Amino acid sequence: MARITLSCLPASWYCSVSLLSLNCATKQRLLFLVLLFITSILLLATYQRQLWGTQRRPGARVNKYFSIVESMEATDILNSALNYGIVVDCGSSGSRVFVYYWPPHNGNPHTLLDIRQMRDSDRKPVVKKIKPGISTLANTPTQASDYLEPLLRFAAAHVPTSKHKETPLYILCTAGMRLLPESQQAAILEDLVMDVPLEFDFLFSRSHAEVISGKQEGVYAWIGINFVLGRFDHPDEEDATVEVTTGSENQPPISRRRTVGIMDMGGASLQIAYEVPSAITFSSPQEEEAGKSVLAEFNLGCDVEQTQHVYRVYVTTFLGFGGNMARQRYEDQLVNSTLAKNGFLTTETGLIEEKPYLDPCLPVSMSDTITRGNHTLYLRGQGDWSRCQEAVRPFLGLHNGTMSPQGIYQAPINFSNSEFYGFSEFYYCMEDVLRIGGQYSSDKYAQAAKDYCTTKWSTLKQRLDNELFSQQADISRLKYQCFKSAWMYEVLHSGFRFPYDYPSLKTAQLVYDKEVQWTLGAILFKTRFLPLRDLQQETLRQGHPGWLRPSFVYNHHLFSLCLLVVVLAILLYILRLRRIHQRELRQAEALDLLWAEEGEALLP
Ligand SMILES: Nc1nc2c(ncn2[C@@H]2O[C@H](COP(=O)(O)OP(=O)(O)OP(=O)(O)O)[C@@H](O)[C@H]2O)c(=O)[nH]1
Repeated sequence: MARITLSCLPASWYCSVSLLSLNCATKQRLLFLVLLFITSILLLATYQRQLWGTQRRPGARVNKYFSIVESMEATDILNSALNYGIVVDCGSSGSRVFVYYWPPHNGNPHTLLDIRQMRDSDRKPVVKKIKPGISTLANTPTQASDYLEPLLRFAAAHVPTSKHKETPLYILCTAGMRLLPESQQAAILEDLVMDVPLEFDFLFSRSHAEVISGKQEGVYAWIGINFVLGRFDHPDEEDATVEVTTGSENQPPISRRRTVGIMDMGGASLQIAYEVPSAITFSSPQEEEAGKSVLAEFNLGCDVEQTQHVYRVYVTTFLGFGGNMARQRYEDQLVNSTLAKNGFLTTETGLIEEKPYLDPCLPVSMSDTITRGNHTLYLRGQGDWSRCQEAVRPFLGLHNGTMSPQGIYQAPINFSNSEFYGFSEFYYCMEDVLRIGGQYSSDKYAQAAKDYCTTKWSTLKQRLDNELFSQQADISRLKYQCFKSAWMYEVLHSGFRFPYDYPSLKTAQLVYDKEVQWTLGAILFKTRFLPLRDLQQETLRQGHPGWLRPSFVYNHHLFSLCLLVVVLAILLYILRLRRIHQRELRQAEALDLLWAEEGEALLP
């Protein structure tokens, strides 16, 4: 006899139904309910995976690549569901505008907004740069909004006009402005706050124009690259992971994707940022105090209650350590020491053209002059890589072997389980003329830099004219390449103490064909609460009877309730069938008894 046995969780709910004893319609209904139950379970499992982000499913990587390919397409400006955001990076050497966009949030509080760089109809990233830096307006602050106008016009022409009012605009200034006195910074920002809204309709208020700290810049750069690399997603089997303790020390560690550290060398400042997976034990209260100022703990999740996206990042900035400023400091020192030496020895080295100072950091045979006040120093390139390294090392301000001008605490780096990306000058130094941008190898880099330094200036200029260098390389790059490559090398190995055989440093400008800038991290950070706002609005809409929308499945409480109702209905139905079955059995027994009695009565 065929039997379907349904084990319904607790033993007390155990029931067995004989199929053969049920009529056909009942059997069909029972089968339908069983199928419904199985489908519900499967559906729940599928949604749970999709909604709550367990990305161990085999398609996760494929989806990521689809998303990358999609983000390289022209932005669909006809899609009214897209949101836009604009960030202007006012750096020391120039200002750049970046336009970002993102589709509506998927409703899962554990995922971040999918912010992407806008691409025009030719699929080119919507970016525009102008030179010089905004800090050159220190004495004419009322021209600040005119200065930025070409960038804002450019952004306004790309963002659909109907979206301008809801598009946030952030004007964020870095090291160039940080070096100005506060009153000059304030005057420039004031001009922007007053005049930009007169010309443009973007969402822009006083808090949207600021001089960000080096710490913020480092954190934003760190967020930007890790977001693009998908390091905030859940790990696949093949991903490198780290054990992380977040929140209070009593919380058990969680295993998360290993994030990458960043080093970003601009014109004026240098930033380094990397995750510190476990709480640091400080050796003294002084060290603890110093440590706190360079550790940033922040929650990238939209809900402060969720600790899944809490990150503890060591971030520090070195003002004056950018490539251009380092060269300036070096030249200042050359002038001062030459003047002092000449005064003392009454020699004329460097002070007359015929007797130039031999600079190991300029390419061989290159002539240059430095003017400070009414003094001019004459230089001639020596192109000596090793001597140049020695010459730049004192500018690292090493303090007990650490690059720390004010004794800045450096959190330890786990060189055997880490990965770093170098941006801006780290990339330009390797790529613009050396053409070895990407994977860093200290031997290969040192050799290429040495060869460059020892190449005659006339040959280098010839190569530039023959377009043998990258498109971005100009005469200034050629002039300072030898210095900057030695500076970068020293920063890396003597300053941050990266082992010479460190295998996991890449330098990059584009990652997955996206220009990874700290600006992306800035907009991600500044819009991190938008998903929560959207979710709250969604919940409010759901409270309204007419607003039952497809996204209701994102409400997992509602979904669980539905499932519970289905399961209860099935169980009640089975109990009822059982009761009917028992009643039928009893009736059959009664009938048998009756027949037996009748049979007996009929027997002669
Ligand atoms: N090859 C190349 N060089 C660039 C590019 N943008 C800027 N530079 C040069 O690189 C150096 C550093 O510039 P950035 O990285 O833009 O630094 P910044 O934002 O001006 O400087 P901070 O204010 O210190 O952050 C300068 O000498 C620039 O002229 C670029 O897209 N390609």
